[in-house]
Amino acid sequence: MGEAVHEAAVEKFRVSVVGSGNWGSVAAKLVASNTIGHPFFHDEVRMWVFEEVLPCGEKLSDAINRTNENVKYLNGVKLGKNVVADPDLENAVREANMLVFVTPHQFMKGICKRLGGKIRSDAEGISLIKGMEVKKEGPCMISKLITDMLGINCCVLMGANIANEIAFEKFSEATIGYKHSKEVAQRWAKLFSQSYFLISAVQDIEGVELCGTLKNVVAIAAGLVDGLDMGNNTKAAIMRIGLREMRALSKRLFSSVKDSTFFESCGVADVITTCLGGRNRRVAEAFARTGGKKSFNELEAELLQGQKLQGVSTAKEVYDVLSHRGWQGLFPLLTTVHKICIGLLPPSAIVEYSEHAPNCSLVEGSAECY
Ligand SMILES: NC(=O)C1=CN([C@@H]2O[C@H](COP(=O)(O)OP(=O)(O)OC[C@H]3O[C@@H](n4cnc5c(N)ncnc54)[C@H](O)[C@@H]3O)[C@@H](O)[C@H]2O)C=CC1
Ligand SMILES: O=C(CO)COP(=O)(O)O
Repeated sequence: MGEAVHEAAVEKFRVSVVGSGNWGSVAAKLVASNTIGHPFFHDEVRMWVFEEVLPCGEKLSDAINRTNENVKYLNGVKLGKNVVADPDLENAVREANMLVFVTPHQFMKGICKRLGGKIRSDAEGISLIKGMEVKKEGPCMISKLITDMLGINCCVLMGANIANEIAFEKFSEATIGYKHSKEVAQRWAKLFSQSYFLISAVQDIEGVELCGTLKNVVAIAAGLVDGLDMGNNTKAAIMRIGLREMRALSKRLFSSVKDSTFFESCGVADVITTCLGGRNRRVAEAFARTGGKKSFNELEAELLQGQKLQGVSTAKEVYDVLSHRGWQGLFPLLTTVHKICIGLLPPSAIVEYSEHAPNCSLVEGSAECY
């Protein structure tokens, strides 16, 4: 008995990454450089790959294992020899007790359905996914979806984290959000931390996850003003108003959300970096330059080569939540982004949106609406 307890105590944590897109690949690289030779973690990091065949005829997972690079989603960056690409989802997670979820949010429900009953009962999860589901009862954050469908605890890691920059080890920060256990959050921080990737942990999982989710809608707004050549003052205004709406909506949805979370990397810093350099911004700029004539779907396929936007679907999900509660007028920026994305309003409406949400205007006094 005593021996069995001892054995259990020294079992090393085994990590799998569910997802292998642009950020998924960088996450695997970050984690793998920490697990190798570490006393608490198994060296190997398994990374689930949504299989596809490359134009040369080779399977993506084979190409990753042959070159140690994700040639499609993160070309030119070695992931670490201890990263093993695995196209079999169940096999990829079977032995892991630390599961990192990092896929575009729209695929997570299907993935959780496939994983139900297939993961270790002692597994812990962390979601790097920026997005939410909308159910009849209201919004369901992805970490909650994972907890509900897989029966595991799930933290989140969000922040000003443009993957291509972290891939080249440029300094950035991130925020872990946790619900109960600081110890588990610290274990995740140990897994991800690097001298160039500083992590803080806050006990506000909903606040952290809503920051990461809602800022993608603000980034669409920022891209629109870029496409309209409005200049820096306008973009700064969009960021400020966006951040204010993010905070107000988060607090309305979850009274536990803390103001201080919005000053962490997941808050203001992520708004800034995404509005300056993210994919949502880039595609929205192109959308405005075509005068809305090409759809976001077409532009996403043209510009991102398989990578996925989160902001357009999130704008719809947010709109569903707002309209269900009759809150559109309180959140003019979030509301207007959705209406522009679906062609109900022209891109220029992004700076005229008080007309479309009559209870509010851009001026500071509108904060009273919240
Ligand atoms: N790329 C970035 O700079 C950052 C992304 N994030 C977030 O991380 C999450 C994942 O983003 P990325 O890794 O960048 O992905 P990505 O945008 O590169 O998405 C493409 C991934 O989706 C997979 N995929 C395509 N169809 C699929 C399907 N039917 N089922 C399952 N997977 C499918 C592709 O194989 C590929 O791995 C998103 O929520 C994003 O907002 C967060 C921080 C930074
Ligand atoms: O979340 C991100 C940076 O933190 C990346 O944003 P995009 O998906 O707009 O590139």
